[in-house]
Amino acid sequence: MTPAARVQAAIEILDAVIASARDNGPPADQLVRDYFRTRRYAGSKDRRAVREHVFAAIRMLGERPENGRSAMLALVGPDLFDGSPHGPSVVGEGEAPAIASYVPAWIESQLSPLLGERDALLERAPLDLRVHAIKGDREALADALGAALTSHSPWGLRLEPDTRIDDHPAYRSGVVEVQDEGSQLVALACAPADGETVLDLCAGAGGKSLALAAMAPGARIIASDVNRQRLSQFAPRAERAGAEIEALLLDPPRELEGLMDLHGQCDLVLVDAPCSGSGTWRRNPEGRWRLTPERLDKLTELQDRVLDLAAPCVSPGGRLVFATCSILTREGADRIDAFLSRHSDFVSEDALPDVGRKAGQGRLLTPGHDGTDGFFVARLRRSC
Ligand SMILES: C[S@@+](CC[C@H](N)C(=O)[O-])C[C@H]1O[C@@H](n2cnc3c(N)ncnc32)[C@H](O)[C@@H]1O
Repeated sequence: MTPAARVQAAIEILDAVIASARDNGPPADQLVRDYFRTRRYAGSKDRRAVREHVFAAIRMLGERPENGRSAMLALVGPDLFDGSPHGPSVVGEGEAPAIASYVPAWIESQLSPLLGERDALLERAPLDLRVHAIKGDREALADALGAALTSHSPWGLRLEPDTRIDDHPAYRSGVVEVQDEGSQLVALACAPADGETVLDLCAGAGGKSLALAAMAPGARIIASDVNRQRLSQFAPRAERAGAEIEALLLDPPRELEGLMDLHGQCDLVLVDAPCSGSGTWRRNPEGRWRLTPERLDKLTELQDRVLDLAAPCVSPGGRLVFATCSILTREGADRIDAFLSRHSDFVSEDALPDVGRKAGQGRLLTPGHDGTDGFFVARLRRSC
């Protein structure tokens, strides 16, 4: 493919990505794969170059652009819009490039004031691993893998972005799991202990449940979620890690019934709530094109709801940990303030005094300050 043909291919894929972001369709990665499935003439170098164009354009543009042409015009300038065969047509009069920005304009006022400089928000993220504390020796694995030790998590290793690990024996045998250091620190904030009953209420595919099980192998851990498909993904992961975790599928809107047996029973409830994912935009920059004010309103309502579902499950004197991978104040400090105003039997405590920065009644981790994904985490204790 000529350089101009690669630009045209990127334009076509970006048109699909823009439509998909607007209509809540498949992610950009999948759309890139689909595009090349029917275009066998493109060699591996072409595919890589086009893919890089697509993701560079997504990173450059915080606001969802009008179309792929305006996005690529912003990224590469007009020279390759040369009208050559398979290339993009010449730039028309009045046709303007999309405008570069970090985030959509409406989000600006919602960002945590702690965020500070923005570059790190969109830099390519490293691959972080969590070493299973009982199964593996962190230093020895760091040497073997050529990895650095993470700065805050006592189990973390850091590798270059896009490193492949799934074929490595340490991964296949469950000695290491792929997990961002921020997620590891959420588990650290939970401080589970052997003998405790632990509910991971929004367990998804169980990333944090596994971290909790590794920290406290003698704890009873229950992983619940409303999403059957996600919940079913963690069984093989738990087996690989040698962890025993009970799965509990909740049936919305009747989650309360499903949790009734656990009321007052849990020493620890983790609410890793559904959120905008704005803290992971460096991994998933296209998330900026998907979030809308309406969607954010719905998410904060859901966050309040899952916190209210969690509260009665906490035993007297037990802990409730709330986390979102978000850098938006409404999905962090504001949710805890609102929760505490509804539940006077809970008080906040500092879960991670040495990490991140204080944000309301919790802590905020950011890519720029902490080198992790963006996370808000707060720990509350129920009165006895
Ligand atoms: C941020 S994800 C969890 C990620 C997971 N904890 C991990 O570490 O991989 C949020 C999860 O909350 C789940 N969820 C949404 N509404 C819920 C509800 N009402 N009760 C329980 N889980 C819910 C979603 O299905 C999703 O899997």
